Amino acid sequence: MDGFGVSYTPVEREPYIPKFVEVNYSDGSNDPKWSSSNFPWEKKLEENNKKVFGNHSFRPNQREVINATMSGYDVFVLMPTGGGKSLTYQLPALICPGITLVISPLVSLIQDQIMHLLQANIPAAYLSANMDWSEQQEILRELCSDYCRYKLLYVTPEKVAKSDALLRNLESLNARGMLARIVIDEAHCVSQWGHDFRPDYKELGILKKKFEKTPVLALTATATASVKEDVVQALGLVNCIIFRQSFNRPNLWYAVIPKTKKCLDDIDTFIKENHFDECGIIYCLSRNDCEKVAEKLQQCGHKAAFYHGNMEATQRAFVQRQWSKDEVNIICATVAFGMGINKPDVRFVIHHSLPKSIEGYHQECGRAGRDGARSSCVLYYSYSDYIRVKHMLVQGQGEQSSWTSGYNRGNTANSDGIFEKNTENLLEWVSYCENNVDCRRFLQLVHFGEKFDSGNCRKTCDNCAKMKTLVEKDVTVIAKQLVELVKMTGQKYSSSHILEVYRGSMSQVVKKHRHESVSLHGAGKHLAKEEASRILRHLVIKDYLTEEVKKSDVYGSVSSVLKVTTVYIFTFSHPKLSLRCRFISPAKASKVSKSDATPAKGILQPYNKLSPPVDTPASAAPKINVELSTKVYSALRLLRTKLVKEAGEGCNAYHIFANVTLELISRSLPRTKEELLEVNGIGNIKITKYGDRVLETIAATIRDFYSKDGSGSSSNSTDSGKRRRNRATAAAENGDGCGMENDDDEDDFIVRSTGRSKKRLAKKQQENSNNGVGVCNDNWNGFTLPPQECLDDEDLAYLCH
Ligand SMILES: Nc1ncnc2c1ncn2[C@@H]1O[C@H](COP(=O)(O)OP(=O)(O)OP(=O)(O)O)[C@@H](O)[C@H]1O
Repeated sequence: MDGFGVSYTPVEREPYIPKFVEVNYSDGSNDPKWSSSNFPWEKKLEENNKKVFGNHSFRPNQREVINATMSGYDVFVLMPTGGGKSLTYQLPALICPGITLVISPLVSLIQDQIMHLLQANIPAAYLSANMDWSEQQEILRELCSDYCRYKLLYVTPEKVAKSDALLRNLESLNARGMLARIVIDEAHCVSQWGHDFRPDYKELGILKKKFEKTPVLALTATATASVKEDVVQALGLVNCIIFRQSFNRPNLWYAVIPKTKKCLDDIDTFIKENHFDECGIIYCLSRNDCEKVAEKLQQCGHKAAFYHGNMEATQRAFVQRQWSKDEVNIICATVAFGMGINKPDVRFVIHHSLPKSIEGYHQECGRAGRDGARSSCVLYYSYSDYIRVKHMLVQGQGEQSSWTSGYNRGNTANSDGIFEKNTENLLEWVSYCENNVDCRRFLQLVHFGEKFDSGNCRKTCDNCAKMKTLVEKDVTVIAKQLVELVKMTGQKYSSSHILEVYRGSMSQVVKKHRHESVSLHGAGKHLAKEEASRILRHLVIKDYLTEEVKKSDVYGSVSSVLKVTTVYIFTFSHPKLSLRCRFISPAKASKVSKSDATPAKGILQPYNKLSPPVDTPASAAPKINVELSTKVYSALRLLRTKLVKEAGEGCNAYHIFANVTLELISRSLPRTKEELLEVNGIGNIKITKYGDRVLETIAATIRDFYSKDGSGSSSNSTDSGKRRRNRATAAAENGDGCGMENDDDEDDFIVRSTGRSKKRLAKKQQENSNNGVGVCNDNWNGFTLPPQECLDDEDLAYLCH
């Protein structure tokens, strides 16, 4: 026995042997039972969701998942990034007796979650091998207590795989009926087809074996059918309810932009025009690229830093901390900067180079806009990047560890067919980039087995935003000629050389190899370069041709030659083979102008345009005074910075208030705690901790805003302010008591202040006149505005409500 009354004997662990289990799946998403409000815990659920987590409602599938797991079933949840998976186990953990065990892949992720929970006064702890043993012992001791205060215990999969002490404690908890639920977060790490495979996740099957009756909740934001099957099998979830929802992220804007030599200038312009001073990630292929891109952006005046696997762990942690605390706003990183990024206000994810697969891309883009506000995902693509990536694949060693861990886990180029699978993924991915026709959302979602009507994209991807007319052409003859040409020239030349010969170039290189004399020289001279190149790449994507990559002996650079594949040999000569490609009609297509290539300003609205987050229905968005709201927002951010400092190490701005929450506060300008509680994202705990200071900050900013010139406008009395007064005066003269013009002026939100405000104001004026206080005659927005000194905080808040 150890000091906690728990047995010392080693835990029996069977080695992981994959075996197929028959799984009885049921689809929870379409079962109305789970959305019912008749569960006995309903009231507690509603109350705690609002009071503790500050959420005004549940997001899709949250209530359903909670009801299913609280009913004791094993549940598998596929929910997109930022969909709100954490609530589906944190809320049950809070209201169920006992402890919820959460397995999460990274200590940084765990720490982030714990910080969120502690901010909401929910007792939680974690155990990791890096902690002092005494610290671990203290936690284990608490677990043994019958009055254990923790509601959630987080551990890494390694801890479950290696720590007998932990398993013994779990057994003890279970025996005492205190192991409420087992949660496997980022469950796709179980599958070697997933892009974040973690061998220790495979060992988690032990949990279901040992704690057969304890419900398991597995969650992921990425899963194809094969990954899902792998996960369910490895975890042994024999009777499993699956909740799956659309992986579409409507607030993300997607674009693929041709990568030119000016790529870094393009990135600089893009950020300045659309996201200046906002938070973003730029994914690069190599550490060298990360450093180069960061340096260039710094020169252009951005607060940028780099992050890659070759940096010291402490240096990496320092950069990530700086970024999390908004001290730098752009991070140029390899995919080593991956899981564990929980920052909700990432406004853009730029891929400077090709990501490894559609799945990886979806996951990386998913780091943008977790708070639901509009964000951009821009990929700079060149075919030569594909060659680079393919070379890394062949070599089986990327310049970054996560590349190889995601791609080539066996450390040999062809273990278990993984190399083939990775090559297939890469080709599918190139096909996505080359496609300048179909909806990007459609293309991504199809990969996850989801049907998406591209009409619902609403021009939020570059392809849908283009004014285009498509023509479909039969390209069989051209395709056959191109393959023939590759064969004729001995399968020794690159795609650009083949294209030159096919289009009849008489360049020195063509002549040097005497290719002007092959019979197909110039056979494609009627084709535009883009068109010919699209057909050739189509042949690569369809695996009729392959790019064989090698490192050049002379310069060490990567080059590639086209070869004919066996797929071609077996299928291409079939007389009925027909290959078709869609092209943008040259007559109607608008040129790929800058506005196509760069998400249009009209489409992308940076913060100061106050675009509502997804949890706010557009119709509910109030009319606001943008100038005042922006000032309040800045003041609240300053306050938050102070609060973060006071909270100490490990606390980031978003643990206290997400930007979206501050945005909502600065729109609605609450003046009492009750009104503050009405803001989505604010629960009772936050009110108790920070309510007074938030309200003081709002009141002070409003006071300052109106004290500048008495016009209700900022210091440099703007034309719009004058216009407003004139308009109001005119309206008053016309006998329009409201003094409102029915136009779209944003400032009108003040004019549209509630009847309540007007009544209060009238009452105040009455009181003032009764008290002999002078009423100034600045007739503003249809009612008489008292002089500044007559305005108290309450009035100001009412005016702006
Ligand atoms: N019902 C809700 N109403 C409003 N906001 C919510 C709700 N549920 C979750 N959120 C917020 O959404 C954001 C994302 O939630 P969460 O971190 O749980 O997402 P996730 O699905 O776990 O994402 P990831 O895959 O990145 O881990 C958080 O800021 C959270 O507070």
